[in-house]
Amino acid sequence: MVFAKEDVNYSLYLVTDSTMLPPGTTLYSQVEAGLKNGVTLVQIREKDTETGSFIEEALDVQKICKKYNVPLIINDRIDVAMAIDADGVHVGQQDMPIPMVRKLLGPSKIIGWSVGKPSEVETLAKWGPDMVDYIGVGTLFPTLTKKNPKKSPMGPQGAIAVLDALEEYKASWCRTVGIGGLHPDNIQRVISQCVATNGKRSLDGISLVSDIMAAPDACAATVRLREMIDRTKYQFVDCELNESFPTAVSIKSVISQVSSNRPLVQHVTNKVHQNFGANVTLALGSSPIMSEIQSEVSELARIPNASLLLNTGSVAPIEMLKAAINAYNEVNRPITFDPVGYSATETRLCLNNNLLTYGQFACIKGNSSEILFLAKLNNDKMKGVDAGSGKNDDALLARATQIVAFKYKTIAVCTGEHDFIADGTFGGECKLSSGTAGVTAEGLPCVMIENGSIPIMGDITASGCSLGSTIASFVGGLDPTGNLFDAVVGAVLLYKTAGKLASTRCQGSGSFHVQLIDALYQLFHENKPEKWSASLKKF
Ligand SMILES: Cc1nc(C(=O)O)sc1CCOP(=O)(O)O
Ligand SMILES: C=C1C=NC(C(F)(F)F)=NC1=N
Ligand SMILES: [Mg+2]
Repeated sequence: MVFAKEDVNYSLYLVTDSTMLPPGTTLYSQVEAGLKNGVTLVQIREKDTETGSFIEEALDVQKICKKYNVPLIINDRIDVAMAIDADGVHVGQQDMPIPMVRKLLGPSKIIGWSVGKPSEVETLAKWGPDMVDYIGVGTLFPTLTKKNPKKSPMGPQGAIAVLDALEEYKASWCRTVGIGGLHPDNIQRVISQCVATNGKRSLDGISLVSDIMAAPDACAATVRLREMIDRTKYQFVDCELNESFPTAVSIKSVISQVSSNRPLVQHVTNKVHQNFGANVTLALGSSPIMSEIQSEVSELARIPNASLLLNTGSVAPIEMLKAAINAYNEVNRPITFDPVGYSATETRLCLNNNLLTYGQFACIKGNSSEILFLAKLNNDKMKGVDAGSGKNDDALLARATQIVAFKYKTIAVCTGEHDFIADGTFGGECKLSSGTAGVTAEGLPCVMIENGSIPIMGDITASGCSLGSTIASFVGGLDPTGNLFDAVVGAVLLYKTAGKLASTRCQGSGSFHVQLIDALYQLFHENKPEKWSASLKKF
């Protein structure tokens, strides 16, 4: 049977491995369990099997695939593929060159290629539409399945670069599957974040090995994967993500929710910020906990209205930070990420990039230098951890904020003379193949907050970090019917208004600290956003 190439369903692509089978299972039982529960494409991948037994195995798997009308791809071994008339092959960069593979297999067979970087896309585009039919984009996340890994994990941002190259070189025929360390805890984030910058395409499928092949119950594993892939809503926080434009009324409602829900705000942050952050959190009717103990983070995340503030000025070990991200993502509780000094040193750049690929954030907040760098609009190294000295115009900052929001499908906040807040969550909508249907960063809801400058804000410690505490309190205090964008915008408006008020009341930076807490306390408990000095404007 020959499969029309445009009909191939790449959505759940099982790559086999007979070295990880749990007791009581066989290669065939695992493959059948997968096919019965929604696997749409199968690849036999045997690295150290003699040709004779490989052929036998391939013929048996082929029989099962035919039963479910699913194409069978052979990894690396063109000879075996031809011998059994498989539906196609998958080859890596070090295997037989694609044009030779095509010459041997003919035009109707499916040819897949492992791609790890944009330059390889340029090559396949040059070969044209009759060569590579799909690419395996990876290695997305760390995996033990691929021995002697040559590629370091690229994360969703690396996959975006490959998708962008497909659009740049107009390889519209070429389909894509993500691969490498894919499991239920990251599949939806991958589908949501791996979108070309022009919004016109996302991955066509999820490809994996161990989640099914090593599963004691491969049926259940496949059902769970199938259900997640078919969900078109990525609900990573238990509150509303629909598009809204914040108003004094909606912000008033956010504050009432925070006040009655009294969120637990776990701070993983730097030492300088801890004390002040705790006091800011208390002023906002929330309860702070400054814990960096890995073994308790799962329990904390399960406390009602728990909210995590991850400020990477913290010296906590990366394993603890990752455990915290995992714990809060697992229970859909919001994480506010503050990549302090994002690119000031190689250490921070590496740490922040690692964490950014590792979890889904409700909000990413930074100063203009951090946001410009995250948006890749400003490549010079940051000076210290203060905002860059250059005067950046509002349009550039608004665009950078939208780009960060789009890349990470989060609410991005850029603080400075004016603050910018963009909503890149798309209401949680995410789909294979069609990306964001052409909606790009500049199409995202974005607001600018004006409030006049507050120079003294820069003369105290932890003023930026404590905006993080405010955001984490607000997003943590929402009811399930509360709106994430309203909460973040409300937090920034409140913080800016309090800063302005405190700057008129203080005698210097010492009393400014105290006045800021008083102002936050008063404005929060008064809850009259319509009277706040900070103004909001659609950008
Ligand atoms: C077969 C393969 N190719 C990869 C690549 O990056 O090209 S990663 C990989 C193994 C993926 O296994 P698991 O789903 O168990 O992580
Ligand atoms: C190394 C590989 C990379 N990607 C893929 C696939 F997912 F099929 F594209 N298969 C492989 N064997
Ligand atoms: Mg190979």
